[in-house]
Amino acid sequence: MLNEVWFKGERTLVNKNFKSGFVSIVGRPNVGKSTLLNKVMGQKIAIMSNKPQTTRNKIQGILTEESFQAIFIDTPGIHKPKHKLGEYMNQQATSTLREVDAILFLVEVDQEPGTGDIFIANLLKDLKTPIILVLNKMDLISKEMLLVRIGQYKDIVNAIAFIPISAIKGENTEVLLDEIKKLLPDGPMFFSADQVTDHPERFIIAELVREKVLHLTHEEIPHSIAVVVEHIAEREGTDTLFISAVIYTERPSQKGILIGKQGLLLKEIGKRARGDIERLLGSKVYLDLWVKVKKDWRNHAIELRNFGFQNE
Ligand SMILES: Nc1nc2c(ncn2[C@@H]2O[C@H](COP(=O)(O)OP(=O)(O)OP(=O)(O)O)[C@@H](O)[C@H]2O)c(=O)[nH]1
Repeated sequence: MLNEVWFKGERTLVNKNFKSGFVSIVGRPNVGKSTLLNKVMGQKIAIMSNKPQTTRNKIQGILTEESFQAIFIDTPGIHKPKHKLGEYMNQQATSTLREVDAILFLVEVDQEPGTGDIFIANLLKDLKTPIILVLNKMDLISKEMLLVRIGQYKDIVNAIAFIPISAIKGENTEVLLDEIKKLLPDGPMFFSADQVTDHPERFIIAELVREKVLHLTHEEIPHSIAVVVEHIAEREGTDTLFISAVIYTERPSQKGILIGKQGLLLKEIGKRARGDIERLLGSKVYLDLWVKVKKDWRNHAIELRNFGFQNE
């Protein structure tokens, strides 16, 4: 049964009992929030790595099925801020929580609830938004241990459901989706059915480049870089897209490391990023990568704004 609704000035047909709403994913850095989002979406929207604080912006994944549309907001991991960028990231994570229809609080089930988890549990305590506690990485522990962990979390989180999953393997993610669906109110399609994210391609391309840097570098480098895509243009007479992007570092020494001996590291970053970008855009890509130094950019409000980290 279809119903006619008006949305953004246009008439749209939706299922009579169509549900739609916003779902925030919160949790300590590195618990698997981006992995879960990508698994649920069936494609790569958020970047993943084994280094904490990979996610810096709110990233939305829009999942549309016949009876519902869920808009996921993948927040930067909440942590004790050490600099302005850290404060921005925490603010991004908490500001959305009041406005959403459901919160997925992700924890790592192979570890005891730690101070970071308890910090977040306290942050959520007074919210009216329903919470689903998602115990991720169940592939790493036994059933017995899982039950113990659920018990421990029941003591500290007032959730309406406690669902163990393995985001990486997709185990139990369907059960989680069913639970999310129950929390969505009746509503229209906020985005067209074929739209999977509200982020412009430029942003996702920059994130894919950043992901490769995270995978291929160590220590201070991963968190001292920002990537800006400067041009995306079709190459005349070819089916190739020309994309140029700059990786900004904080110090000249980091620039040297990123470029590597005879430019080898930068070449490898470019090669890996190009593969992902081609899959994202469904087109051949020529990726022109540069490394530039912007001294101490993480502590400068203006630089943060230039790199797109601004509070709404
Ligand atoms: N064993 C196992 N590892 C997982 C699972 N889900 C995620 N991981 C791993 O955990 C690490 C962190 O995953 P991310 O998805 O980047 O974590 P995040 O919470 O988005 O991290 P931030 O962006 O730092 O907030 C990666 O190495 C993942 O492969 C899981 O279900 N099982």
